[in-house]
Amino acid sequence: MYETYTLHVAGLTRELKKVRVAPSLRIASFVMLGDTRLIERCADALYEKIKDGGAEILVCPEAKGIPLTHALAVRLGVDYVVARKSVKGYMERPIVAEVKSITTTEKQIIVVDEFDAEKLKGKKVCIVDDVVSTGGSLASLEAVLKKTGCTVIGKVAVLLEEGGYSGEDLTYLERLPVFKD
Ligand SMILES: Nc1ncnc2[nH]cnc12
Repeated sequence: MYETYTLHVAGLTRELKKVRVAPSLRIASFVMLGDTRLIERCADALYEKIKDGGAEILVCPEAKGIPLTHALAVRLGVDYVVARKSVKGYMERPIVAEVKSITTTEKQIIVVDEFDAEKLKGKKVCIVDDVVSTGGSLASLEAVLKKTGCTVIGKVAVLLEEGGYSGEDLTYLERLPVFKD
C-alpha cells in the first residue's frame, strides 16, 4: 500500500502516491497525463497568469507535460515544440544536452532537431512543464534553446517541488513537498 499526499490545485483535489526515488527520499508522484479535467483546469489557471506575457511559441520537455502544453497553446493561440528525450532516426542535426533528474537514475538527454529549431529561431518562447524540482530539465532545455536563437521570456509549471530550484523566475500554481524519510 502506498501512502498518499493530498494536492489541491486549480480548484481540484488529487491524491498523489508517495514513491521512493532514493534511500531516504520519497516524492508525491504527480502524473497529469490522461486526467482531462486536471489538464484543462491547470491550463485555464496558467493561461490567466501568462496571457499578456507575449509568448509566440511554447516548448515542453516530453512527456508528462505535453497535454498541458497543448491545452495552454490552444488558449494562447500559438504552436508548441516538444523537446525529446532521445535522438530519433528522422532528426536532422539534433541539438543535445544532458539532464540530471530527481525521478530518473539513468543518464538522460534532451534534444531538439533542426526542424523544430527553425520554428523557434527568433521567437519569444515560454517553457512549460508539469513539475519543476531540481531545475535540471529546465537548465538543459535552456542550454538547447540558446543554440536555436530564440529568447526564453517565461517558464511555467503546475507545481514547484521542494527539490532545489528557487522558483524565482517560474510561474507556478502550487508548491509540492518532498519527504525525507
Ligand atoms: N513529484 C513528481 N511527480 C512526477 N514527476 C516528477 N518529476 C519531478 N518531481 C516529480
